[in-house]
Amino acid sequence: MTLTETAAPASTQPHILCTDLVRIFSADGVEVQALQGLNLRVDPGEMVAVVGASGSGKSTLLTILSGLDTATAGVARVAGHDLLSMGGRERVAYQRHTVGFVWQQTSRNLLPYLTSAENVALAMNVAGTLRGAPRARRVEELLELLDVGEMRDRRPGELSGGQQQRVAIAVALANSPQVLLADEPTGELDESTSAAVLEAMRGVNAELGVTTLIVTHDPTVSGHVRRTVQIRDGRTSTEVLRSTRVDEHGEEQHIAEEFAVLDRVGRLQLPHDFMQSLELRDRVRLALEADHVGVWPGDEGRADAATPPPPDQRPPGAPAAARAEPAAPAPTSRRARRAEERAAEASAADASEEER
Ligand SMILES: Nc1ncnc2c1ncn2[C@@H]1O[C@H](COP(=O)(O)OP(=O)(O)OP(=O)(O)O)[C@@H](O)[C@H]1O
Repeated sequence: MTLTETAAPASTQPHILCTDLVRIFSADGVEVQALQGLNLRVDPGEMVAVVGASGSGKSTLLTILSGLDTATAGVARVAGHDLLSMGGRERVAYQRHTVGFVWQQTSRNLLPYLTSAENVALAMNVAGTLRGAPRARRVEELLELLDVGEMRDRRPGELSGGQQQRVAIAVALANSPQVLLADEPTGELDESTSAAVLEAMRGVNAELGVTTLIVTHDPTVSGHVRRTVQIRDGRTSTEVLRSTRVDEHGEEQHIAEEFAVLDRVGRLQLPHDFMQSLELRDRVRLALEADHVGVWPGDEGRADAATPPPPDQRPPGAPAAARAEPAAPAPTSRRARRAEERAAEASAADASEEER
């Protein structure tokens, strides 16, 4: 492979940063909060999937990050561009040079009357990047990288769905963007073709170092990225990080760890199944321990309501998303336990006073 342009510059700044991002739509006097204080950070060169149910705010997020829509409040920065304050001229330059997009619908990605090669060249023509032989060379290199070199002279109607999306990725990369954004890139493909397209995106991410964000409702995308962020009701809720470690027998172990996203002011969303399993609702009891925070059902009216166990009965060092099993009833917090201890000391002192 002879592609030499690396997309991600050396930088410690995140390539995508959303802080408390809000998008409110108003339709017929009714307000819809599509994003409700979303937080997301993606570092240069990372490949991240944002996964969520229909209506969770995925497309709204991607439309803002692509510069096609503006957030109502919060912070959205991509590769040094402030998307909330960006003017018209900066916005056009941003869309041509900083980000590349792949949409679900082929009709949004490719012009039907142009060949694959012409579609890629058109993106460079519009942005005014490269000319003549260097442009033709880059078109060939990108189509080869996406494994559709042999389809260079075919129009979209003469390609399979998977081939069309590969050409669409080549178009998105034509102007060497720092960030690649994809909205349901496999939404119209069958399972095996989806897997092949996601692997092609992973190859591009590894080869060119382009920061890649995919939003999708398809949970199988997790198998193709190291980091999957769950979006729920317009907020990022949990993250799964995948890594590979070699165990003591020299065998590769694939590890997936789940984390809850904690925002600046300490808000987090508990996973749905955790809430259902312990019937957590309305309010919960919290206890601060040396190395973790415990969460217990807060329903005082229920006969079976559990309260935090004393520290010596709790599982040691529970991981971030592990479920702590409630044990024997005990005071709700360290502060409450100290108050009880003080009361016990006071009553012992009273008793010895009486004895005297
Ligand atoms: N232009 C709009 N006007 C009014 N409400 C909107 C608009 N766009 C999105 N919404 C609402 O915002 C919420 C989030 O929509 P969004 O399209 O971002 O969700 P999504 O996760 O991408 O869903 P899907 O997977 O079905 O595409 C939904 O309740 C939707 O109805």
